[in-house]
This record gives sequence, structure tokens and C-alpha cells, in this order.
Amino acid sequence: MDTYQKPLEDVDAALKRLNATLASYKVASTTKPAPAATAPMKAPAPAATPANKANGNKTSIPATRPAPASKNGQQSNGHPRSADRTAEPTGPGSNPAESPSDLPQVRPDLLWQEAMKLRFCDRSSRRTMMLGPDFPGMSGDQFAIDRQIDDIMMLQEHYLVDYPYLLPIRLLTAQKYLQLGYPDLAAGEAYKALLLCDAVRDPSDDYHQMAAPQLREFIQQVPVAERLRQLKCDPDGVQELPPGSSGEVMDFELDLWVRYHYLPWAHRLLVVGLMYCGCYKTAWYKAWKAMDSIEKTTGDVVDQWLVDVTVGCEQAVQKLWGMSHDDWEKLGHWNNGKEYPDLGRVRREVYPWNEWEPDRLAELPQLNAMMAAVAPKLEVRAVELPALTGSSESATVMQLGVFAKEDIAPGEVVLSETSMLTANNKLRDTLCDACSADLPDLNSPTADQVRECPDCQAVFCSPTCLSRAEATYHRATCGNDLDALLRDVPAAEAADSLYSLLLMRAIAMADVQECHPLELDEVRYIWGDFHHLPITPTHFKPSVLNHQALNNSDRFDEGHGQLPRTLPWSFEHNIRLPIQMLEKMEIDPFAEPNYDLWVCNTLFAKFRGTASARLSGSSQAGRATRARGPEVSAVHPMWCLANHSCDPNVRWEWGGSIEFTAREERVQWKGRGVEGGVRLRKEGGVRRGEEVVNHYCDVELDVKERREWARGALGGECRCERCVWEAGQEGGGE
Ligand SMILES: C[S@@+](CC[C@H](N)C(=O)[O-])C[C@H]1O[C@@H](n2cnc3c(N)ncnc32)[C@H](O)[C@@H]1O
Repeated sequence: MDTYQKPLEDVDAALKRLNATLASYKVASTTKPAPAATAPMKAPAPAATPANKANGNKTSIPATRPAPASKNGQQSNGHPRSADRTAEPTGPGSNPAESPSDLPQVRPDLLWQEAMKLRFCDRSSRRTMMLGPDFPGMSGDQFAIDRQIDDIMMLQEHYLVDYPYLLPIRLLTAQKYLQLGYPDLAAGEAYKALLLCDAVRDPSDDYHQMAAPQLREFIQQVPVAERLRQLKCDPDGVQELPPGSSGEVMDFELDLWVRYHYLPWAHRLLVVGLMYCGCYKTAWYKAWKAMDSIEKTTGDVVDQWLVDVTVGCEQAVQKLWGMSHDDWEKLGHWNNGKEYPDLGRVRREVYPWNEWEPDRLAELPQLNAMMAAVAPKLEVRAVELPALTGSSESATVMQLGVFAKEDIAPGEVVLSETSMLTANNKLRDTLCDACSADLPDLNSPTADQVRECPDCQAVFCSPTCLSRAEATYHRATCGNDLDALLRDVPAAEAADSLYSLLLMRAIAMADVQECHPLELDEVRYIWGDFHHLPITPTHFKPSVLNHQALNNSDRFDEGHGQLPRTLPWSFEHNIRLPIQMLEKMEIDPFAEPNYDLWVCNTLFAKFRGTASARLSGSSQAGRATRARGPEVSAVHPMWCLANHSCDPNVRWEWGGSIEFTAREERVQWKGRGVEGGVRLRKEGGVRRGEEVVNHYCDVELDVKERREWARGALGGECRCERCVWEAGQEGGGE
């Protein structure tokens, strides 16, 4: 933009040129959509069409979401799904000239106008820039909640599909997520908006060719008078006008809108979102960087909201660490965000717009067909389990469990399952790329089974694994420079790296199999330990998005509507890495709604608590895993339907496939006795009708350690018969 900084000798001439430019674009003089002939932004597709992925197409052409696979009219979080509105028009094309008058138009137009009004700064007032406009909050009545959800669905299904690179639409979506208590999703959209700000301003950016024209056409719909006011409202605005052609003037105008409106708004939404999630290190650091960036791009101004975020983060961390104000100051923590905690927690739920979550009880026959293929003597049934997350000891939840259809002898293998949804975080380990089994020694008799991909260095333990990899995921990762990602990480980061690698594999599988990632067989029936509270005024309280709330870390739960948040979440693993993975797989993170960040959150919710993990070179999770951190992980969708007990009746072993073997003998514990009039068995095997119970932790540990170890996978404290008895003995000072 340097050429535009040249002082202009003749301000009048510049204004004349600008007026000529505006006239040449034949812009509309109101915010109403322009007639079709003068509105190059085309109307969104009126009805759902198959996603572009269905054609194996990897271009940036916007995709419309495929018809939902799930038929359940009621989402698991109790929120009724909004009516199917795929036929509604949206955006600037939804004008009377081109759409039949019987189509509903009021809501879509309102959304478009909301995006039009989304401005950050009136350039004439420094003070406005200091405080900026407030984020509008929302009222918490059911009508407001439903309308907000509808707006989000409308944006997701139409606006973002048709205008995936349009900055104000991204920002409006982020804002609506924030208002509905999803600061994590708001941060994700805000981050994408920041990437689009760069794309608009940098002609060499990969997305420039898409982002700049979409914003240009959008701004052309702003009334001329308003556009002129934006340019003229302080003397610098006119003096900065470039002397060049109308195209250059337009570019200048675009740049100005990005710098003064969208960039600050995106920074703000990102850091507020991150802070509410508890990612204090990144929020603090990004708030400072944003202040710096805004100062550089807009002049000597400070955004008070960004300052508030730095203060809010400092206050939250000081409280978390239980430090006095004096110690905090003395040790310089106020000035050293690098040390702040960065792992947050967010709502773990079936999002109101998630149409992929199956009604598992209704689909038990399909599930049992899958189970029969890997475990002919087992079946899946509904089972009532203690609700471990609630406060009440007696609350129960209806879930699934695995049961024996016939007697199983001690030592008998009852389930054997192989999965392609695997991951390992060791860069140089000799593991099969597909099933994660250890590769055979060069001298072993099975060494000649090993196969290598002819186009990359991936190695497979057998021709079967190679061909299964080719059919299910490998094309998406082959030669895409993904190998070094998340490998050889420190032990503390090992588990998170594996979850992210599982996410990467799921994306690759969905891409190659041309389906939605939540539709994959390996994922679909997994229960993500979602909270079951509906988004109603009884449970959801919208946040007040003002300075007082930002400055008070006791109120950060309000940012999540005060709903429970149990899903671990970070900027790195839930925003930056997924976008990077998609780009490396040549999937457009803006134009592919199948891989939206809410989809990634849902996948993570499903993986956490169900994925098995182990060290490479060994087949059992155990004590050593804790020191080195897990190295290999996999999701086995049938295996993981078995519930936990610290007195399990099966053992599991995992090499290339995962197996359940009926125990020869049950664990010894003193309290084993009579339950409900039936003597609990000590001998091994599983009787017909008995539930198959697995162990998520080392059952040799004492009750305290077991509970600690299994807490992550169970979502709460284990209340199995053995734990309850042993904890009671400890409490009673046995
Ligand atoms: C691996 S899944 C087991 C299958 C699960 N019940 C289902 O319906 O898909 C783990 C989840 O099941 C539940 N669960 C497993 N064992 C449990 C137990 N002993 N008590 C309470 N909940 C249990 C918890 O919600 C846990 O997060």
C-alpha cells in the first residue's frame, strides 16, 4: 500500500476520481440488494446439492452440505432441529427481481443487513476506536435462543457455503457463536477471518483471488454516501487516496475497510473467545500482538477491549495460582504470559445443528450387524449407568453396553477388531502406517509381507493393510508432507498429539471415502460423553458481553452460557492444527463445511474417552505409559462400546487388531460377595446375558489411583462395585 501513502496535491481531484469510481460500479444507493444485472454476487443455491467432495473435487468451489444421514427429529441435547430451510434464499441475490415472491425473505435479508452493519470504527473519532462498539448480547428467552440457533444454521448452510471467503459473514458467524456461549467456535471463525484479512490485503496470498472479489462486491452494496463518509471522515482518509485507476481506488477502499473494521473486530473476537475458554497464554499473547497490529494499521489508537483481555487473563491466572497481588507483581507474572496455562475447557455437546449424530437405540440392529462381524458371541444393548458427571449419586444415564449372547469359556477370544483409525506420534518407529502394529524384523518369516507405498515412504505390515489403506485414507495423506506433524513430542503433550493425529486420519478417511467425517463407521456410533442439558432458559444463561464481564474472571463461565464444559480445548489443537492439516491435504478450510471446527470438536469429544492408547512395541497400557506418554492410539468402534469395571471379566490386548479374551480368573478383592441376592463369581469366563466389562485403567492399582487414572475416560469418579467398597473401607480407616 506504500504507493497510496503519497501526499495528494489535489484533494478535490481525488474525491472526483473516487466518485467516478463509485459511479462506474453502479452501486445501489440503499442497503437493499441490487437487481440481478448489477449484483454480481449470485444467489445461493436454492436446494441442497451433493457436496463437491462427492465428485472427488478438491477445488475451492463452495460445497453445499449433503442431506443429513440422521433421521432423528430430536437432537440428543433435547433441542428440536430447526426446520429444513434449504429452499430459502439468502444474501444479496434474494431480491424480488430474481426470486418468486412466495419465498420467505425477511430473515435472510436481516442477516445480510446485520453483516453490512458490522463495522468497528468510525474514523472520525479516536474515542470510538478506544472503546469500539460493544458486542451485542442476546436475551435468554427461548425465542431468542431458537432464533440465534436458526441464524447460525442459516449462516452455516447458506451464507458460508455461498460466500466462504467473505469477511463480514465470517465475523457475523463468530459473533453469533459468542452470543450463544460458544467462545471456542467464535475464536475459530475469528481466526479464519484474520486469515481472510491477510488474504484480502496480500495479492500473493493463496486465497486473495477469492477473498478480495467477495469483499469488493459486498462493499459495493453499501450505500455510496456511507462509503464516501468512510473515506472522508478524517482528513487522512482523503489524503491517502491513491492517484491511480478506479481499480486501485477500489483496492484502497477494501484495504481501508479491512484495517478499520474487520481486522480489529476479528482480533477482538479471537482473544475474547480464547480467554473465555481458558487459553490464557494464547489470549494474552494475541491481545498484545493485536494491539500492536492495530496500532500499525490504523494509527495511534488502543482498543480498550484488548486491554481488558490482558487484564482478565492476568486476573484469572493469578487466581488459579492462588497468588497474592504483591507476589504476582514481584515475580513479574503480570508481564510474562508465556507461563500462563493454555489448556481450556469448552462445552461438550451435540450441537443443535449437528444432524449427524445417530439415534443409537433406534439403530441397534445396524450396530449389532457390525458387532457380529468382529464378535459373533456378543451383542450391544441399552444399559443404565450411573451418571458420573452430575452432583447426584443416584442419577443414571441410558447408554450402550456389550453383553454375551452365549456362554464364553475362560481364555476364549470373544472379539477381534482391526481399525484404520489409528495414529502414532513416533517419527522413526517401525509401525504399520495403517493398523499401527509393529513391523516384523527383517529376519522374521513375515518380513516379506511388508509393503511400501510406491509414491511416499509409508510402510505397511502386509499387502492387506496396504490395500485397506489405499481404499480408506492413504490418497489424502500420500506425499502431503504430514509426517513430521505432531511427532516426537514431549511426554506431557503425547496424548493430545495422538488425538490430533486421529483427527487427521479421520479427515483423510472422510476425504477418500467421500463422506462426512461424523458418518464414518469408526466414528458414527461412538458416544462423545456429551452433556445432556438442553439449551433452554432453565440451563442456559446468555453472557453479558461488556467490559465488566471481561475484567472479571469469576464471570468467564458466563461466556459458555453457564453450561457444563468438560471438553479439553486449545487454540493449537482445535483451531490452528486442524486448519493446517486441511491445507496440507489440499482441502480448503474455508469452503469445506464438512470439516468445520465444530465437527473437529465433535470428533475430539468422541475420541477422548474411547481411543485406546499404548506404547509402541508393547501391547498393553500400563505404568510405563505414564512416564513416556502414549505413542500409539486407535479407535475401535465395537471394542469401545464395552463399559468399565475395576473387576473386569475380559482382558484386552492390542497388536494389529484389538482383542477381548475372557478372563481365566477375576481380580481378587476382599469385598467380593453378594450383590442383589446373587453371589458374584470369582471364576473366569462370561455367562450368557452377562455384561462384558472392560478395564480402562490398571486394575492392580489401589482405588485412589484407579479412580484418578480412569477419570478421563469415564468423565467422573468410578463408582463400580469394587471402587465403592474399597473407597468405603479406606474412608472407614480399615
Ligand atoms: C468407552 S465408552 C463405553 C460405551 C458407552 N457406554 C456407550 O454408550 O457408548 C465410555 C463411556 O461409557 C460410560 N461408562 C463406562 N463405564 C462406566 C461405568 N462403570 N460407570 C459409569 N459410566 C460408565 C461413561 O460415560 C464413559 O465416558
